Amino acid sequence: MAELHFFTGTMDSGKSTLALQTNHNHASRGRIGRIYTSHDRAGSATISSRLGLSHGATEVADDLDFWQTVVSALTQGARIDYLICDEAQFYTAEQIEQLAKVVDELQIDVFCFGILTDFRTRLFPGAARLVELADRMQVLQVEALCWCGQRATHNARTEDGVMVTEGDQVVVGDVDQTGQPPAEVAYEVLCRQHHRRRLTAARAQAVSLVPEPLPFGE
Ligand SMILES: Nc1ncnc2c1ncn2[C@@H]1O[C@H](COP(=O)(O)OP(=O)(O)O)[C@@H](O)[C@H]1O
Ligand SMILES: Cc1cn([C@H]2C[C@H](O)[C@@H](COP(=O)(O)O)O2)c(=O)[nH]c1=O
Repeated sequence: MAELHFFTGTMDSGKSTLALQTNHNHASRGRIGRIYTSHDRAGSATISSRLGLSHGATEVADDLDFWQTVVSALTQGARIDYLICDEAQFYTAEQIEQLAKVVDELQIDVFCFGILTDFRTRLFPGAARLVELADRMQVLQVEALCWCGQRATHNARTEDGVMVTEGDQVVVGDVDQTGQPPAEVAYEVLCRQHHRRRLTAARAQAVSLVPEPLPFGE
């Protein structure tokens, strides 16, 4: 039986790497796949992993109809055994429904990869529909960590180094690279407590550098 898989984790938890590994493992056994992504950091129509791998992909615009695309390819004689769908949080709810139909009606495996929640801790539309429809949902085993050492569960957005909680849901960006000056818009993974307190690594360090008041008058 074909299945709709959803692999999720925070930013920087290895999802795109796993997407490329999944494609490699299936392709190396002679299976034929199609690869999709949306708004990858490296640019349009590419899946890129921070480990250095990348692969061409079809860019998913809001008007792409997965059901029509796959049926039309099969009708023209193409073989499709599986789909790899990266950055699936950005897909529309309708597109996730089309993917579920591809699994059920055409017996094609669909592997989706994406983050669950945005910088305001709200579900993305594509991720929400995947939670509702996927046959299997797996949280990546390699845990991204908050600066405090706890498992990171949330994605924070920073603007000029300061955490923000208002703005557009979709702004392509990367996690801050160590030693680099803060990007205009960047992301940082945090545990829930530090996301709730808006305590990023930079702010925690700044707070810890504030000198203790001297014990005058004791
Ligand atoms: N220099 C490095 N050495 C080893 N692993 C790295 C290095 N840089 C990144 N990684 C690994 O790559 C992961 C990010 O992979 P990626 O597929 O780009 O994540 P995602 O798609 O979830 O944002 C990091 O969590 C880390 O495990
Ligand atoms: C939290 C959050 C993220 N994004 C963007 C930033 C990146 O371009 C992608 C996630 O990529 P990754 O492969 O998982 O690192 O999503 C966004 O647009 N809005 C957000 O709230």
